[in-house]
Amino acid sequence: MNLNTILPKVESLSQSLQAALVDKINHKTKPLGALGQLEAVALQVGLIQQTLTPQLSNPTLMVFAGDHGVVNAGVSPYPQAVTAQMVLNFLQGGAAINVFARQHNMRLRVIDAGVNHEFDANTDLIHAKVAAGTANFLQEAAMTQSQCEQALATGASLAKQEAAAGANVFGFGEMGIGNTSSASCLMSVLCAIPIEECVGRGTGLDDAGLAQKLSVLKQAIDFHGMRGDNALEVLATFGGYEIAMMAGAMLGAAEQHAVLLIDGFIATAALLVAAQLQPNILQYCVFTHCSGEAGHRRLLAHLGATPLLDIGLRLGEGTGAALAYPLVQAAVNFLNEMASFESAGVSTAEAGAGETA
Ligand SMILES: Cc1cc2ncn([C@H]3O[C@H](COP(=O)(O)O)[C@@H](O)[C@H]3O)c2cc1C
Ligand SMILES: O=C(O)c1cccnc1
Repeated sequence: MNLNTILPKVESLSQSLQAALVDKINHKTKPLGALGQLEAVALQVGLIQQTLTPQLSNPTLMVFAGDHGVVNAGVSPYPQAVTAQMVLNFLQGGAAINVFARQHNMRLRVIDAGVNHEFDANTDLIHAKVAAGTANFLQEAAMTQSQCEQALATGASLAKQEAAAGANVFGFGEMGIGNTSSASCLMSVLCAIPIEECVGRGTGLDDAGLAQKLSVLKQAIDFHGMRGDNALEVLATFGGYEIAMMAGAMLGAAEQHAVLLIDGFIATAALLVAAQLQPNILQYCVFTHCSGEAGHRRLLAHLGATPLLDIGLRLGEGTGAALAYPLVQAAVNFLNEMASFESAGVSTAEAGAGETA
């Protein structure tokens, strides 16, 4: 498989409407800049859609699930079986992401990217299993290069199908016991940041558990002795199938000029891989929140990202993306619906007033 033919191409956004969008935002009946980050989001969505009147349609949350061989080394307080159990919970509508998706009228798509369980064929699940969980990256690469490419290509194609069905805004979520370990290694190697600064408690490790996780991940990074200049190799070594498929879906959605709602630590690690492959993808991303997982703040800073929310979420599943979606709607709505100083007959600031001498 030639990667260049399977990987989406993400184009740089034309800035031709930048001045007109800024002008439109600045003429709304509010002090300059008073809607804060919503103004940046309004500008960004206008540029992504190349219009002064953007519209959000069929908001879709894609939740990818996969298992991780490294859980055998004791890096999570929860057993691997929870991944499959939570997938069934998603399908029954009982998980946090189901609640928030319903609250905000977002479509939910649940994808088996590589869970170590055979699900019934006749469920709402999208069956895209690459393998029944990754290998333990403490001893060998998590997946082969061709499995990694399959996951990326499948993710891209699934996102493009959703875009063809009318979605122009996507949130990405994941479920995979052990995947904070995977994400920490991806961050450490791809950003050249010591693993100590990339590791956190995940689902709630105590101090001893955190020390064990750090020791396992240090050992794995030393074992593979890898540089961060080949994102695909790093992804195949430390990745999960859900992370790889999510990275592919992010690329596919950006190729279609969709708005990408980036969730927590794991989703941002998937984006890190995608951004190394296609740096323009960052122009399409709204960073929805800063996770409570240690490492996420640093990872966001590495990407130059300013998250919308900082409320101590540390769940994944795409919950931060779902929770922040109304803020993106608010950004689009104020751009489309707010009166301007001229249309409402409101006086603008007096020339020179407020200027500091
Ligand atoms: C019941 C339950 C529901 C979850 N939903 C998301 N995660 C989150 O926790 C996992 C990562 O943490 P670690 O690396 O510590 O295993 C991922 O599955 C992630 O999505 C969950 C975890 C649990 C236990
Ligand atoms: O930030 C996240 O995505 C996260 C943090 C802890 C556990 N699961 C997910």
